[in-house]
Amino acid sequence: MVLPATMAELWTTVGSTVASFMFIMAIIRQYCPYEIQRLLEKLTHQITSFFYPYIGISIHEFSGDRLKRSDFYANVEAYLSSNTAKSAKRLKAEVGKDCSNIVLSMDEFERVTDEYRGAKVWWVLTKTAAPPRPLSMSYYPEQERRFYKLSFHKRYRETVTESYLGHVMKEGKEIRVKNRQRKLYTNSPGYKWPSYKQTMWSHIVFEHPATFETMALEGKKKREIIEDLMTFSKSKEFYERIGKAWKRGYLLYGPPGTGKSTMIAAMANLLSYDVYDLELTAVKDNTELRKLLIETTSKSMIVIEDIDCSLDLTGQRKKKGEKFSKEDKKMNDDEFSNKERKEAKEEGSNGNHGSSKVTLSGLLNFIDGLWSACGGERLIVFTTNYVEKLDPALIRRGRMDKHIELSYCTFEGFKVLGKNYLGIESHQMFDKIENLMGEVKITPADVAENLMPKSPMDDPERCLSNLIRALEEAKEETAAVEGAAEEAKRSAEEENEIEPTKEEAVSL
Ligand SMILES: Nc1ncnc2c1ncn2[C@@H]1O[C@H](COP(=O)(O)OP(=O)(O)OP(=O)(O)O)[C@@H](O)[C@H]1O
Repeated sequence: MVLPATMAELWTTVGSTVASFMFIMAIIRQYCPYEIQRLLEKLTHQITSFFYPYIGISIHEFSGDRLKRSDFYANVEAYLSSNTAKSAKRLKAEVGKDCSNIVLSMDEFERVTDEYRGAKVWWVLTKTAAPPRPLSMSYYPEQERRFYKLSFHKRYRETVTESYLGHVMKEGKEIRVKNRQRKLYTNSPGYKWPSYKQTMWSHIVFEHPATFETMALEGKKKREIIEDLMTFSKSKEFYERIGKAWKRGYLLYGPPGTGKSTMIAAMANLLSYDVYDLELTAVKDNTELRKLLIETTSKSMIVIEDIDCSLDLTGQRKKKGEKFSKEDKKMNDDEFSNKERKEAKEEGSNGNHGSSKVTLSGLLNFIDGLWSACGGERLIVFTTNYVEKLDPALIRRGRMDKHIELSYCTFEGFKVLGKNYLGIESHQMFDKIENLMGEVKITPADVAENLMPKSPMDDPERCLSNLIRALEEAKEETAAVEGAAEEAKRSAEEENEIEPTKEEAVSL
């Protein structure tokens, strides 16, 4: 009878000691200034490390400038979610990639164990309060600093530092690539930081179904683009060796409805990239552009659609004959940055947003330099309906490495659409369609629209007839336009014949 009473007392004492300790820690966290918290942490650390044979390694979510989430942290997170979350008792549940599955990971302050080549290690997800910010930065929300702490006995130091961490990094990365839910980011002008008007990325899940297989494009062209993209994505070492940033620029041009946006989706799907749809007119200045581009993830595609309409991109060019040197560009950009920073503050105070001041020099700087230095593989894609309007400096090889023309639908392209939309690869009406397509121009978007069944009654035959009718109408229209042009030309010539030229009049 005595023993249980003693045990009960013992447990009560242990329980109340732990509770008191936790209470004191909570009070310290809640009320003590940040500096005192850090001092106490340091003191505790020094005392314990004297007797303690264990080593700790911290992996922080954000480093230094806090601009970019650490890749290592994300890899550890993925590794632990997949490998050790099974043994955790407190878990965090989140919706997974396709919104149908649930991903479990360890919750904050939860501890899990892992074993690697005989070494036993512990992982804990911890957080601390962020240091107080200077008054001038008080408009940014305060954030906690999250980090994983890895602990192990000092006899496993070599195994952990030389092998285990590399193993976690590699496995975590593979899991992330596999589980990646790709996103479509836009710098929507609607979302702003409070009090400091800066556009930030907002995102939705990227689920566009387009692939190169479903694109109406000649096979040779398709294969060439796919090969180019795949070579680029496998060329990390090559770019490192030649000392160039791992990036490639694509210019897609052609009339509306020829598949420029569709190709962007197919490219992103092929490479498993995130897509950043950059709306240049919503970017206030070059400083903001720089910030947006730095925030992009490492496997990403930055898309600027209809570049010719976005801004007066030729506005900052020097006169013909004058070279646009790097120093010029930098100076130009820096001058702008300082001036614009001042203006942004003024606008912030009077509530006036003003218009975009992104310059060609700013954009070129990021493509060529600063943004490229962020590491990771990046594609930048420009689209335009009017390639001739673009400043040659913007699209020269090296900046826009590959120029792809998307044009009117060919018979080969039609056959791809026929297979996609109607599930057929041949039909007696194909010959007529081939002949008509040789005579008139029709965009893949128009072909697709005609092939799309609009009611359950629309069988392949009816859809093909719709397309033939559209082609015949287009042919008639073309003939009418050509006829009118011919007529206008003839009457102009006749007028010229009747009216003598100035010289003729003089000689007469
Ligand atoms: N080459 C193509 N292959 C398959 N489908 C296509 C192709 N081109 C156009 N389409 C179809 O037409 C629709 C419009 O095409 P898309 O938006 O890609 O054209 P675009 O060239 O980007 O046009 P715009 O210049 O007006 O933005 C797409 O949703 C797609 O269904």
